[in-house]
Amino acid sequence: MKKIIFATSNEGKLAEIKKILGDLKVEILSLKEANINVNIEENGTSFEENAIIKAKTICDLTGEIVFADDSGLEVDYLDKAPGIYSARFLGENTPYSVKNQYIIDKLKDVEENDRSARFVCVIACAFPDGNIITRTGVIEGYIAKKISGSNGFGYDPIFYVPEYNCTTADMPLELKNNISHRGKALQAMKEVLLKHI
Ligand SMILES: O=c1[nH]c(=O)c2ncn([C@@H]3O[C@H](COP(=O)(O)OP(=O)(O)OP(=O)(O)O)[C@@H](O)[C@H]3O)c2[nH]1
Ligand SMILES: [Mg+2]
Repeated sequence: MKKIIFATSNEGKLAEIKKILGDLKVEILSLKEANINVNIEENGTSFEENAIIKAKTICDLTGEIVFADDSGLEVDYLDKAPGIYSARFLGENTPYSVKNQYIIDKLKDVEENDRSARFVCVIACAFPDGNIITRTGVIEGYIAKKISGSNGFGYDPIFYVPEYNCTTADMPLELKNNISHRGKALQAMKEVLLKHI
């Protein structure tokens, strides 16, 4: 079976990715599963640049087809912060309970209309011949008034989706994957991949 490395160290992403790509006839290996232990500096200035940096670094190292995901939360009231710094926001090792409460506190007196936010995800695929393809997915929502839900990861407990009247952490994973930034970007990438392998 064809093998693809997914250049991520984020277990939350990985669980979603494996579900979304589960019906492809390819083996998806995380960095850990491929025994790759490198520190990739995400010094790009956009989701797209960072996704390409991650995919290309591991593709150059292994000669395999490599996927990478760069994603984050943009809060309009905070000038689109944390954005590409979502993982590093308030410090890489700060628990999300603290990061999420910080954002909720910042928006304490902010009305519904000004609480808009979105998750953005760029998936990059690097091929050993040097070809690189990217696909982007976005889900629009609002910053919730309080933390809610225990599914998902990261900022999910504060990302409220009005169509479902709950946060992405309140949703079963199947539903989140159907409507999420990552789900949309990966579905689009799936179609590209089917033409290449
Ligand atoms: O609640 C969330 N639900 C999501 O669906 C989601 N997608 C992204 N994020 C946030 O954005 C960072 C990505 O940063 P990021 O792309 O650099 O990934 P990462 O550093 O965690 O792992 P890696 O893939 O780089 O190894 C993550 O850590 C999270 O804080 C999410 N939060
Ligand atoms: Mg990262």
